[in-house]
Amino acid sequence: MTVDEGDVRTTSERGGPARSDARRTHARAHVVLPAYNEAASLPPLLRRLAEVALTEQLTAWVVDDGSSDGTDEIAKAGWPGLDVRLVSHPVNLGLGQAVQSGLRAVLAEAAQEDVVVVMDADDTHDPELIRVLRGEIAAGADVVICSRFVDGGDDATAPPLRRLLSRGAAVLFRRVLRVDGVRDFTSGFRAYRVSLLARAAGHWGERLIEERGFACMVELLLKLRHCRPVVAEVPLTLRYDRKQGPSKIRIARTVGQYLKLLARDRLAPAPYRAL
Ligand SMILES: Nc1nc2c(ncn2[C@@H]2O[C@H](COP(=O)(O)OP(=O)(O)O[C@H]3O[C@H](CO)[C@@H](O)[C@H](O)[C@@H]3O)[C@@H](O)[C@H]2O)c(=O)[nH]1
Repeated sequence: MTVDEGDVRTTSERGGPARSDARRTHARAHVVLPAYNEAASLPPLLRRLAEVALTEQLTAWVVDDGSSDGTDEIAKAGWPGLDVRLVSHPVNLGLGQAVQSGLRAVLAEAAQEDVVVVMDADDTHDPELIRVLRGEIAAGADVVICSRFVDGGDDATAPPLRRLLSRGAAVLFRRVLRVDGVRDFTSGFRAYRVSLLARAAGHWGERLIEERGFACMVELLLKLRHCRPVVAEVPLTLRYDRKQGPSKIRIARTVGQYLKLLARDRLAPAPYRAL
């Protein structure tokens, strides 16, 4: 099924808007995995997800973003105990557009009571936390962020420059944006209520995520603000010690994207301003 103007494909044949299905007894967690050249990291991550799927209803959505290392083949390989779907970009469109394609594919078939989890595909995020995320959503949160910057959170295994970028961004965004409940604005491990995302997607349409790079994580929080979500954070221990190969983040480019996003948000006329 084509989900986005012919250049994005998903293995799912089912479609239609987000629906509420009375026959389903448990909400499902749809785990979106934006992946660019993650063929080495995906197998251990999918195995960990399969363990969680023993007790949780899970679907993994690998968004292969024009990888050249066979990431798509890994997703298609067949993972016992785990429902794995593949969304493909023929060329690399960047993290933001990969997340957008994953969310659109999920919204096309998820039930309103389901949960969307977005996490890195490089095996630095622990899928066990999905249970905690679902618990927070069940307790009333609309968005739950796995945070390096709350008590119990830890990014000590990441290189110093990467830690500096994340901390600097967190301080800047906290000062300027002041989104209630958010300390870690750039974490790529989060859960969202499907009903909240469906409402935001209805409002923003194609413009839900315009960023191509890592600034998409901040952009999405800003775009959700008009829905007045309840945001919670839970501690994240980043497992950078499991990372294969270098980070794909370009630090100077990402700082530029963060600053542009802030400026755009400040200068945009209402009703386009997210704040
Ligand atoms: N689809 C797609 N995915 C991408 C792209 N670039 C990066 N990714 C995916 O984004 C995830 C994170 O990318 P890394 O290169 O591994 O970055 P990191 O240093 O581990 O990122 C850390 O810091 C970021 C900023 O604070 C966090 O957003 C991220 O969650 C993590 O903690 C991985 O799953 C990677 O495949 C891209 O162009 N396209």
